Amino acid sequence: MENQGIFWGIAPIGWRNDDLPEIGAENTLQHLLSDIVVAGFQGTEVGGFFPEPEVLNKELALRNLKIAGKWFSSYIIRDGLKSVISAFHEQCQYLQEVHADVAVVSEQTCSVQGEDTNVFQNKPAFTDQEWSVLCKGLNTLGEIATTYGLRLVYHHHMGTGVQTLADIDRLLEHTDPHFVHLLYDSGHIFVSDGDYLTLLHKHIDRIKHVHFKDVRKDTLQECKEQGKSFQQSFLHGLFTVPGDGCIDFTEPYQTLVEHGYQGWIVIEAEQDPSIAHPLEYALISRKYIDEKLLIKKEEKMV
Ligand SMILES: O=C1C[C@@H](O)[C@H](O)[C@@H](O)C1=O
Ligand SMILES: [Co+2]
Repeated sequence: MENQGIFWGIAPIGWRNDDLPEIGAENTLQHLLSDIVVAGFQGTEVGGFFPEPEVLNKELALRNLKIAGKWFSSYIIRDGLKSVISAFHEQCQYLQEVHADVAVVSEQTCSVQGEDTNVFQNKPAFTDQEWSVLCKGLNTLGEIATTYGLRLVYHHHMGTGVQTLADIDRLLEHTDPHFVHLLYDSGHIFVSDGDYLTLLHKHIDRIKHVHFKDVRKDTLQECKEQGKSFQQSFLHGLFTVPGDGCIDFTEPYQTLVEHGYQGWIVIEAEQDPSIAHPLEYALISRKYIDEKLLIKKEEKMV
């Protein structure tokens, strides 16, 4: 049983990765979108290789697919809000033209996400003054997003200044709930804090976009022991799709439904597509959603 207010999507990151353009470069937009249809999803997020709105809209319409949103790396602390604003307007303009719902924002000042450094031991820690600049800046960007009919959803992320539950608490406490919402990413919070439920329950009212990312527990242990970077970790197979890792998504899904969540749940697993066949993994996640999450309570009891 599909829940009426929830859209299921799958991110292009299993096919191609914006941070490592050389992997999966053979996967075209048409190939990706057709795989998404085969796997039974309703849409996706915009990848760095996506074309201008007119071309994208045609490919989407041919397959009855929708766009949820697109990632935006902000450098509010490093560069100042002024220099971020014009790029953000451009992003919102694009998103409006492809009829998206959310603008995904992640502050990348001093991020080690793309660095060759142990991501399990290194992350930026913002000063009080930097937190204040960031939160004020996000309020402004969130207000801009609303003028395009979009919601700004903040993406907490490994190796960034907003990674742990404590970081997220602080960000949410000092931003305006009308303009700054939360993107809940199960994989990032689990790798960071070893727990994916506290964040969900604590901030359920601010969650307006969701990434269901699963984690291979043994691989996580290996990556930690070997002090791998973020990129080395995902190339080593840290992340996978729901149904293939250690996260039980039944409680997150039920919690969202019980709180009347309306919006996207996007499956997102960055893996090397030459090792993890993207369509095969998309189908694994679809099967898991259908058999473990969408099945009615009565059916489960039989
Ligand atoms: O939502 C995401 C977008 C990616 O660019 C990022 O690196 C990934 O980890 C993620 O969760
Ligand atoms: Co994510």
